[in-house]
Amino acid sequence: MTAGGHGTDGVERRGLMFVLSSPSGAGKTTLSRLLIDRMPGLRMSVSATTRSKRPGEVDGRDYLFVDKPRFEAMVKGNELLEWATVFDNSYGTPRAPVEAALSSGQDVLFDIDWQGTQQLREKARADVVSVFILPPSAADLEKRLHSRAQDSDEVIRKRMSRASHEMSHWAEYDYIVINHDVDEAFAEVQSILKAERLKRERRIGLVGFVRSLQGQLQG
Ligand SMILES: Nc1nc2c(ncn2[C@@H]2O[C@H](COP(=O)(O)OP(=O)(O)O)[C@@H](O)[C@H]2O)c(=O)[nH]1
Ligand SMILES: Nc1ncnc2c1ncn2[C@@H]1O[C@H](COP(=O)(O)OP(=O)(O)O)[C@@H](O)[C@H]1O
Repeated sequence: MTAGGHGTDGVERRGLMFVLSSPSGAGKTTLSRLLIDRMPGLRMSVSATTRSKRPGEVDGRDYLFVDKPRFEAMVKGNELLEWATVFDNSYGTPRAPVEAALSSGQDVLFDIDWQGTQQLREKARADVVSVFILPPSAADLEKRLHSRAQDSDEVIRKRMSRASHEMSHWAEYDYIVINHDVDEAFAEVQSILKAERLKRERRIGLVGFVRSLQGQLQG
């Protein structure tokens, strides 16, 4: 699925699919925004969803807000790379923007749940890097859901009661980050991305690069 792009050091490499998952409120939206702002070469995958827009959310930036018939048409038309039902709403990743970004040499960041992560892994195991974000405690998680001040008490209760089930999938992820402090958690997630970009298997231009270095040494 992925085509070559150029790494920051000019050596061609395959793009990667960088996935952040967590129970609701643990901080993946916050960390995703920081990554997009501070890491060149990384594009956010904007999901389609049938859930209603929260105050401050922008259609096309945070989500593509669609109605149920449109979502079903996207599923039928094979327009989604993966999709799942979370909290009674449907969420899915539009395929075309992801393929376009990867083939233009960009990495793609996904804020998706464990069901979507499993589907991506089945499709492109070698290109998926997954990170699970944990809150430091249940009390912190609840405080964060309230501090976001965007969901009703009823919705927050639902999200808290789902948190344990979502967390049970932590061991399927490549990396686990505990989000005590945003700056520290960001630094950890950034280090993971930087290291994964240097993985030998992704760097398809290395054979040519090393051959050229050897040529220079012999010449
Ligand atoms: N599988 C899948 N999950 C998604 C997608 N977009 C968002 N999600 C997940 O759906 C869940 C609910 O997201 P949201 O309603 O924005 O709530 P939040 O996590 O509290 O910000 C989160 O676990 C997201 O990671 C998607 O395209 N596919
Ligand atoms: N390390 C942290 N310490 C305190 N508050 C945080 C931290 N990380 C995120 N938050 C806050 O917690 C709330 C939920 O974070 P958010 O990124 O929306 O979570 P998610 O996308 O996982 O649901 C937001 O109000 C955010 O500003």
